Amino acid sequence: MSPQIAVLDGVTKSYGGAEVLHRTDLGFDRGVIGLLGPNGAGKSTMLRLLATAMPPTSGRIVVSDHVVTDGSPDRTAARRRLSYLPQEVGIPRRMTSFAFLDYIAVLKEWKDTGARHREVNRVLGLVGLEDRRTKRVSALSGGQRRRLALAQALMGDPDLVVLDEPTTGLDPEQRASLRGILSSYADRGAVLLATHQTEDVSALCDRVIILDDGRIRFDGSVASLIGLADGQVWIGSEVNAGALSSWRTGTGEIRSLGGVPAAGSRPAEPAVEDAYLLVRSANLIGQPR
Ligand SMILES: Nc1ncnc2c1ncn2[C@@H]1O[C@H](COP(=O)(O)OP(=O)(O)OP(=O)(O)O)[C@@H](O)[C@H]1O
Repeated sequence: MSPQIAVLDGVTKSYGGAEVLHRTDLGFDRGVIGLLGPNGAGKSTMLRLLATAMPPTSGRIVVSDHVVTDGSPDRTAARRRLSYLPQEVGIPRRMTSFAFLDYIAVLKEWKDTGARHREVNRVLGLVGLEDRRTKRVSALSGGQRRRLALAQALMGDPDLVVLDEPTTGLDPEQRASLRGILSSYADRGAVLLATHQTEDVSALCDRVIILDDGRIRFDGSVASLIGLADGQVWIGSEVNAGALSSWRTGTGEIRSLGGVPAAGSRPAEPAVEDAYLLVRSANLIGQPR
């Protein structure tokens, strides 16, 4: 079996004595992996550890065969093989889009100026900002700034792409275009994205991990996750008694998740969000997964 692109081996993380990521063992192969979980679950913490932005409290992390923990000099080599989009990126407002990406490329040690500029122009095109290349960051919209931040994470040919909520602030066209870009990266490496957008997971991901309270609650294919909600979603004129969630749809009917099917209701196709809510509710009432 070929080595995995990234591995978390018995990794924990504490902030000021509070453990927020409990002992975690995970491996990442090629493909798009979605990381779901409620606010504060530990998603960004896991991504920052993988991106070598901070060390774990204990355990071992390997990226592209380089051990990045234990103060290993391999960390620099690993950083050359990964790219990272944090949840918030501070971009100097007076820089132009081109100058910002060129600066990041210099930090990533692209020494050949011609090749570097070609790469900057390529990623500007990928995120649809080619006509904004000479605009200062201060003149970009919020969504355009987010796309610029994303462009720096798409530079080069990384083995591991780590993206923290990449679709936040993007309009529908840009989200669709990003899905195309990420799925093409997935042929070459591992793309790990934390998101609250369950539609992105169903549209894009080969694998989904649900993290809650610093523990992995689900790890499998999108189909197997959705399968957990088979027979649990109902459409009818009444709310299911004891439903986990319910709402009136655009057709005026009531869609219920879980509970006792109301008289006259019929089963409906579950979605990733239904299964996610069921996994979460099982955790909340203390059932094993
Ligand atoms: N630098 C820090 N110092 C102290 N506590 C932190 C720090 N960063 C995160 N935490 C805490 O660690 C826990 C996990 O936070 P994290 O940001 O990883 O969650 P998340 O799943 O990414 O949440 P969200 O969906 O809101 O972005 C939270 O309780 C948070 O308050």
